[in-house]
Amino acid sequence: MAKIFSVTIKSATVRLFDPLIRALLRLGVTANVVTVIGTLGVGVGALGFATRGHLVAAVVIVTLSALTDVVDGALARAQRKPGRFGALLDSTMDRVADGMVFASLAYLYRDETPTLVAVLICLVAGQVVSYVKARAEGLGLDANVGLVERAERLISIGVGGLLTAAGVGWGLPAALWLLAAGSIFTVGQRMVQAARSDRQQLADQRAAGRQGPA
Ligand SMILES: CCCCCCCC/C=C\CCCCCCCC(=O)OC[C@H](COP(=O)(O)OP(=O)(O)OC[C@H]1O[C@@H](n2ccc(N)nc2=O)[C@H](O)[C@@H]1O)OC(=O)CCCCCCC/C=C\CCCCCCCC
Ligand SMILES: O=P([O-])([O-])O[C@@H]1[C@@H](O)[C@H](O)[C@@H](O)[C@H](O)[C@@H]1O
Ligand SMILES: [Mg+2]
Ligand SMILES: [Mg+2]
Repeated sequence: MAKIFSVTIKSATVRLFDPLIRALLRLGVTANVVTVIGTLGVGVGALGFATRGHLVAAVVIVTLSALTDVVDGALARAQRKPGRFGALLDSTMDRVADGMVFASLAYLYRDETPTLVAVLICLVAGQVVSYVKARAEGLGLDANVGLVERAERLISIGVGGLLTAAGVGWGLPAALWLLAAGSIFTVGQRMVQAARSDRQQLADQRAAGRQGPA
């Protein structure tokens, strides 16, 4: 479900930002610049506004900044420059951005221990969700699955933040606890998928070995 959501929304988001991408192409702005600026924007929204309880401003600024994560790849492909360093920068900056979001929430809820615990679980589990996929792919395994990936992670915090800003005090804490549970579940999903991928590759190798050289 998460994959279908992401692909559908992602293609719609790229179409929405098409005029911006064309303008960036004309200006010669590189995808890496967009990646870095988008991350800085998330920092401004989270550390500058969320920490002070200005949740609506934080959600809007982080949303607009985080959406550059869709734009940077589209721009790279339009410039025919999708590359390995760009992929590394994209993923690394995403970890930094997510870290700043949850660091800001940890500060915001520093005096509310139960919610602070939920924030810290989200922070660690969210990073592990992405790490498992990256490490598995580095080992030649597949782990590209999961109920709660980065888009769902941010959107759930955004919806919770807007609820709390609208006076529903439990909105953001509830979103954090649901996200904590979903992130832990997603780590499990990715580990299981990586194990299946490993077993399948071993089985294929054995089958190829039995057939002998072609
Ligand atoms: C509460 C107070 C705290 C503040 C928190 C507020 C949270 C914000 C609230 C909501 C955020 C909603 C925005 C979500 C954005 C999600 C971004 C995201 O997750 O993107 C993931 C993917 C993009 O993945 P990826 O980066 O892998 O794709 P690319 O196309 O970039 O390809 C990568 C390859 O490209 C090459 N490359 C890349 C970069 C580079 N520099 N060089 C390169 O060469 C390289 O080959 C790479 O390998 O996107 C998705 O999965 C789906 C997009 C989801 C978009 C969701 C949009 C939601 C719309 C509105 C938000 C509603 C939220 C409600 C609350 C907010 C209301 C204001
Ligand atoms: O969804 P997730 O696995 O937590 O994190 C994702 C990374 O795995 C991917 O490399 C990156 O390009 C995406 O934008 C997102 O950051
Ligand atoms: Mg991106
Ligand atoms: Mg990314």
